[in-house]
Amino acid sequence: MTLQNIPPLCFITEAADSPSMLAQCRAAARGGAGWIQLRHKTLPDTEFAALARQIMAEIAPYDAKLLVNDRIDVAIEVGAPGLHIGQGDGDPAEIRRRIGSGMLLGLSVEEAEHIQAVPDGVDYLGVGPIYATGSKPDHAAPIGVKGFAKIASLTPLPCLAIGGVTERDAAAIKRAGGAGLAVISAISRAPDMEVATRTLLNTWREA
Ligand SMILES: Cc1ncc(COP(=O)(O)OP(=O)(O)O)c(N)n1
Ligand SMILES: Cc1ncsc1CCOP(=O)(O)O
Ligand SMILES: [Mg+2]
Repeated sequence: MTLQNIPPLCFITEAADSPSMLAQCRAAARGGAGWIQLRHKTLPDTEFAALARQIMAEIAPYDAKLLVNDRIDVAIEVGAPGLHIGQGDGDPAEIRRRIGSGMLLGLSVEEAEHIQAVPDGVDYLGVGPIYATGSKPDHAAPIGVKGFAKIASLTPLPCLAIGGVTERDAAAIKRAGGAGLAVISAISRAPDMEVATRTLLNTWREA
C-alpha cells in the first residue's frame, strides 16, 4: 500500500483503563481521526489481539483504520491495515517481507541521520519527538519544529509530527512540510475526546 495523502491525524492510545482504550478509539474515530494506533507495552498478545479486533469493528463505520504498534505477529494475525515500528523494533525491510505488501508500514525517525536508512517498503514516517513528553518516558532528544522541517525536507515520504504536539503546532508543522499529526495526550486527556479530535482536525485543515 502506498499513500500519497495519508489521513492527517493519527490518534495513539494511552494505556489506560479510564477512559478505556476502546472508548478512546471510539471517540477519536467519531471525531474524524483517520488512523487509530493501538499502543500498549504490557498487555498480553492474546488480549491485545482481541482488543485490536474489537477496535477495528468499532471504528470501521467511521472510515478509520487501525495501526498496530510494535507487534508484528499480532498485526498479521488480526489483519490490521497498518503497523508502526520504531528504530529499535527490527529491520524495516525484513518486517515488510513478513507483513506482505498490503499492510501500511510506518517507521519512527528521530534524527536526520535515520533518513538514509529508510528502506523501500516504508509508507510513512513518525517524526519526533517534537517536544519532551511524559507519554513516552524513553523518548529520544526532542527535535523541535526546526528538526522536523529538516527531516521532512530529506524525504518524499509523508511525515507525521509526534511528541507533545497539540493544535497550537498544526500551522507550523504544516509549513514545515508535515503531512499531519500523531498524538496521545492531546486527545486522551481532553475532557471530551471526540470534540478534541474534531478541533485538532479542523485546525489542521484550516492551517
Ligand atoms: C506515528 C508514530 N510515530 C512514532 C511512534 C514511536 O514509535 P517507537 O519509536 O517505536 O516508540 P513506541 O511507540 O513503540 O514506544 C509511534 N508509535 N507512532
Ligand atoms: C509514542 C511516541 N513516540 C514519540 S513521542 C510519543 C508519545 C506521544 O504522546 P503525546 O502526544 O502525549 O506527547
Ligand atoms: Mg516501537
